[in-house]
Amino acid sequence: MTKTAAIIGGGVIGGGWAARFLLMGWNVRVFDPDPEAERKITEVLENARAAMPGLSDRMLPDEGALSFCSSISSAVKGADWIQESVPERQELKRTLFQKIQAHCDDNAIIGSSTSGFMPSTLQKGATRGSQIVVTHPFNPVYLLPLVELVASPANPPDLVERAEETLRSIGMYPLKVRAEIDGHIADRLLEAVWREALWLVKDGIATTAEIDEAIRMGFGLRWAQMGLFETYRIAGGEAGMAQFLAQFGPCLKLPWTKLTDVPDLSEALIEKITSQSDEQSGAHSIRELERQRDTNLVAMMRALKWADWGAGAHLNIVDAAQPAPAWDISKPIRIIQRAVPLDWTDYNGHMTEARYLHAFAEATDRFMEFIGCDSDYIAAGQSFFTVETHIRHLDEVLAGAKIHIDTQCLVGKGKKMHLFHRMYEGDRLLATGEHMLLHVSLETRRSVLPTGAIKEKLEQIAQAHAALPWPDGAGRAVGQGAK
Ligand SMILES: NC(=O)C1=CN([C@@H]2O[C@H](COP(=O)(O)OP(=O)(O)OC[C@H]3O[C@@H](n4cnc5c(N)ncnc54)[C@H](O)[C@@H]3O)[C@@H](O)[C@H]2O)C=CC1
Ligand SMILES: C[N+](C)(C)CC(=O)CC(=O)[O-]
Repeated sequence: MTKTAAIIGGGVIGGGWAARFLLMGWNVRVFDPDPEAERKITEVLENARAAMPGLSDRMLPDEGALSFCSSISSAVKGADWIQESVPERQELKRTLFQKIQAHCDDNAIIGSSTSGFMPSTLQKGATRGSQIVVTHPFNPVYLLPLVELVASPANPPDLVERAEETLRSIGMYPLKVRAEIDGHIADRLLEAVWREALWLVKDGIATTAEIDEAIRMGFGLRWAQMGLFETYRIAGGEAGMAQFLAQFGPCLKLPWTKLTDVPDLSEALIEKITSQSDEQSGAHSIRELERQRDTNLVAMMRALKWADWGAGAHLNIVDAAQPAPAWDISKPIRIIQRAVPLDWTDYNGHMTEARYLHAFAEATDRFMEFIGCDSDYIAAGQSFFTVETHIRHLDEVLAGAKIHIDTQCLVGKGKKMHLFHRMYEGDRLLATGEHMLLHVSLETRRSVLPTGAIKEKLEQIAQAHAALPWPDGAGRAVGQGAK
């Protein structure tokens, strides 16, 4: 039977919870006295529908039903999970739990999104404190897996286990916090950075933008894939965490922070940290960790390039600043020169099939720009669409290899642009890609004749290339020549 979640408080976080439960197939009832709550949640849900299902490579369950309730009782009655996400005010939350417990099932789980209150604090005054746990999520709740699951001694272990299972079943990563503490784990870390940042702005050392650049161009990327301790283990070089502590331990006594209450780096603490770090990361050598870190960073930074944001936008600016090559059209044009990125390789240890098309598509894009079909031309309403592609995989190539693509224009007449790309590593022919494109109107989505400078440039190149030998493999069908 479809399960039901009641979301009490449908703001930033409640809206995110509603989206996650719904997209994971739960029915969701929302109670929020804000007359704007329905509009806000509907908008958040639209974003979540575009973003969350594509994170999975499997089909998510059918979306559940969303309803808005005019009372707490109608929202929580019979619900399997109740998620409280009202503002961070202790008394408000405590009063609400009493109202919720007057109507909800005894075996329902009540999770609180509180960023900092301990479960035992929230349980005070409740009818059944044992039913309430902290399930602290991270914004956006429908994308980020982390949820800190914090229990108090009043919570029976089987309820905590059920909570953990439920959170996993909606795709979250419940991190069980060993002991109650104000601010849990993650907000303690975030608060430290936040408090330092406030000082830096107040003291005029950095602007808000400069602080954000300091994070997103550098250590923020590292934290996303290895966290703090594994990153610093690598920073200790071959001697790992012990060396890191030896080198940077004394800095704890320097005025590097406004948060001056630091633990004494005693022998016992050093031993505790190094042995936990060994247990966490000791299965890999420092070199292996470095390679893994590099793979992760390349994949993440290339994803940011695609989004043209943060460190990725910076990389795009660096690329664009490269001088444009002077292309010679009397021979196939060397349209691409690049290295094979780490995230283009597969389980066979070489460039994966889809990336050949990726590289050839890049070559086509560059060729389009060369003849004048650039972003301004496309924004004005015309472009080319690829209608047929034939790729031959002739030899393998590994990550890091320098490749180039030479492009020959076989036909550039009327609406047709017929291109033949050859991909090489040095003199070694790796693959060919043959592509037929049609010039189109982006308004009608139909083919139309190109005019003006584009038509002239394309015809000029096609004429020059007509003098070249017809490429070996052009016009081939699949299987031709196979033994
Ligand atoms: N915003 C954030 O980054 C994060 C917030 N949290 C926690 O989530 C909780 C909610 O925070 P936000 O969503 O940011 O706040 P918010 O202000 O965006 O949303 C709170 C919602 O609760 C509603 N509300 C107020 N009184 C209510 C009541 N008596 N019954 C039902 N609904 C009521 C408000 O109308 C509002 O829509 C807080 O405990 C906060 O610490 C947790 C993780 C991240
Ligand atoms: C700022 N905050 C304390 C509300 C942050 C959180 O609780 C978690 C988050 O999403 O950063």
